[in-house]
Amino acid sequence: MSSTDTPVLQTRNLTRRFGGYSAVSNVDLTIRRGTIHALIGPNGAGKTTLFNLMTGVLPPTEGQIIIDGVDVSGSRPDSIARRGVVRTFQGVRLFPSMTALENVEVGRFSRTRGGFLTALARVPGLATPTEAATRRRAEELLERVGLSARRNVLATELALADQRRLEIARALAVDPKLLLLDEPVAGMNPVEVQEAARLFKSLLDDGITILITEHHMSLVMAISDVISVMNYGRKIAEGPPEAVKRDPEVLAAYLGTEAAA
Ligand SMILES: Nc1ncnc2c1ncn2[C@@H]1O[C@H](COP(=O)(O)OP(=O)(O)OP(=O)(O)O)[C@@H](O)[C@H]1O
Repeated sequence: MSSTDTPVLQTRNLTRRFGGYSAVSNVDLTIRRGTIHALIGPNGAGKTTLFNLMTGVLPPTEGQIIIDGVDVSGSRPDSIARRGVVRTFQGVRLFPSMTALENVEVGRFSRTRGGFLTALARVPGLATPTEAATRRRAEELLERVGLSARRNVLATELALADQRRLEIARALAVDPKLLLLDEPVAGMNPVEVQEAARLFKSLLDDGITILITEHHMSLVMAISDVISVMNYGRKIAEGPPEAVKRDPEVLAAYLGTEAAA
């Protein structure tokens, strides 16, 4: 089904209600292959709910989610991950008592073997060819995100920015075609944000498409090809950064003249 023209992910009329409240309302999104697409909006706009819908954590109330031309609405998270849509989380969710390398190996095992518990059980005694290949790939991924030197450090002992890199390496271990980054630079200093921006852009060269939610506006403006803006569950604007930051509805709803300057 997939060709270079088929969007990597589309939502059509996507709606999620909690009781009578519409957290996401009739959202149509098209994520084009090979782009960095940002999803922004004020707190409570519905961005996290949209991520949860796209990754199968929540079923839609109405509407469709289409990955590579296939309607996956209502599919479970593992099935969506197998189709190449993988996310990181707003708060870091690593295994604290495992090293950086082991965290990536677990991500890889959960793709190549019989699931998560097997993965956890197998990590200490690496022996078979599959396990050796898993280790090699995990090492490559740590190199990819600039964490090779810290491979044997426990996840909890890494600085926040390195934990975020590690989360990305673990997500890459699942071989995503669409990587969803949920506030990936929150709490980083300006130098770390710049390094993260370089890493995100470099992932495009690996054939990965990125959907990012972030409150860090200068990062969003610098790296995004397309920005979709949400407010009260609805998509209120969409376009390249230059157009979005001049959109009067966006300015009124969210950015404010100061932030957009
Ligand atoms: N499980 C739930 N039950 C009830 N209401 C919910 C639930 N999840 C989200 N909401 C509501 O839906 C709205 C959208 O929330 P959501 O977390 O998607 O916003 P957001 O744009 O991600 O915000 P933030 O930028 O603060 O992360 C909010 O009003 C929230 O209170």
